[in-house]
Amino acid sequence: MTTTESAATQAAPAATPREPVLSVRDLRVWYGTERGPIQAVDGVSFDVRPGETLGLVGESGCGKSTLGRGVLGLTPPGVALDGEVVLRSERAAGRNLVGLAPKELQKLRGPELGLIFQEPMTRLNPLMKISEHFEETLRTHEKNLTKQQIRERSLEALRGMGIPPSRYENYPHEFSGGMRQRIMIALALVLRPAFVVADEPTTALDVLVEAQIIKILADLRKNFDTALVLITHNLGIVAEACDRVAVMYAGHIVEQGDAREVFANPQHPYTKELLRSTISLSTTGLHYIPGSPPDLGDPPVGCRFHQRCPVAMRGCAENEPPEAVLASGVRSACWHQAIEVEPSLADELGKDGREPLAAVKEISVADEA
Ligand SMILES: Nc1ncnc2c1ncn2[C@@H]1O[C@H](COP(=O)(O)OP(=O)(O)OP(=O)(O)O)[C@@H](O)[C@H]1O
Repeated sequence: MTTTESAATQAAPAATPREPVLSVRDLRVWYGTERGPIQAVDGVSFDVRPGETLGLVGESGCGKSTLGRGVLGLTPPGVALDGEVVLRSERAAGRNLVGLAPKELQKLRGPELGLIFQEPMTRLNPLMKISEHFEETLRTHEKNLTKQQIRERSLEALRGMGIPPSRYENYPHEFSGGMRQRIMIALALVLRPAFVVADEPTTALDVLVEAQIIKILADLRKNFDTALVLITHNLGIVAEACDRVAVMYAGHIVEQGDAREVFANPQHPYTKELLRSTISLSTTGLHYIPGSPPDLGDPPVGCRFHQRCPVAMRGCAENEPPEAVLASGVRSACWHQAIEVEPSLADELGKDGREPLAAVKEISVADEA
């Protein structure tokens, strides 16, 4: 995807931000299936800085989990990966994780790369006490710790999650679902990883526990400078807990930027539709996006959203949009913003390329009648 930048962004860069701990560039992930490859992630690029939370949102099946696992090198066998995932942590030292030997990657998982899953019960061993889980995790990655140090680190992590030290010798089944999830998070964070992916960490929980966990995650990343990618269906959580947001559609990131800016002033038509679909107290009727996301085994040419886009132009059906960088720093992969930033790009859409696509459809239906 090409990028076009607004003059305002080039002329007046903001205060120098910290170097990203993770930089993903042009990442592609394919599943091999009997009916051909499914390109679940297709040319995705983003950065995450230390202590920052990036919310990853989008409809079911758009590739969020595949992206999260692809970044960590945790895709199942038979999956092809291409692109760059540069991790600037102590041990990874700026290496590209794509193509790294599985053994090398394994060494980084835990101490530098963490994953928080949705179902804690499937990850905790019912026959092991919580203390044993922590001992195993810490001993695997930090071999020189004494028993006392392990205990101190574990209790500190548990306390941060609101689990009292008196529960250290309990078994997983003695905790509620919300507590188990907090224990899982404590287990992922006890190693103080530089970068963590949390894939729908609160989906199975009630709203109060969800709010508590999100608050704890926010505190911890501040305390330990952990960079976090939070995958969620809940846009409220993103608005509440994320610094930045990336909106995915059909394997692409279509918009990304400061979360408050994107929520207050969405640019990409898909983001606008997604935000309109969210139920709020002021909602008087349910809004949904007509149609369904494209088949990732055979995605449409041009903009992948054009068939469902209320403002699609003729040219959108044939030309993949470049990524426009707006003055606010928000990036949007839409022809409308691209032309706004760089008017000469309109030429690439050709003659009649800016005519509304809906009108074109109506004409062709009328012609057939
Ligand atoms: N193991 C697999 N084999 C083949 N295709 C897969 C596999 N896992 C996922 N896919 C396909 O890849 C695409 C992206 O799936 P993914 O689970 O990453 O989406 P998602 O946005 O996380 O969805 P959800 O929000 O429902 O979890 C979908 O089309 C899905 O059908």
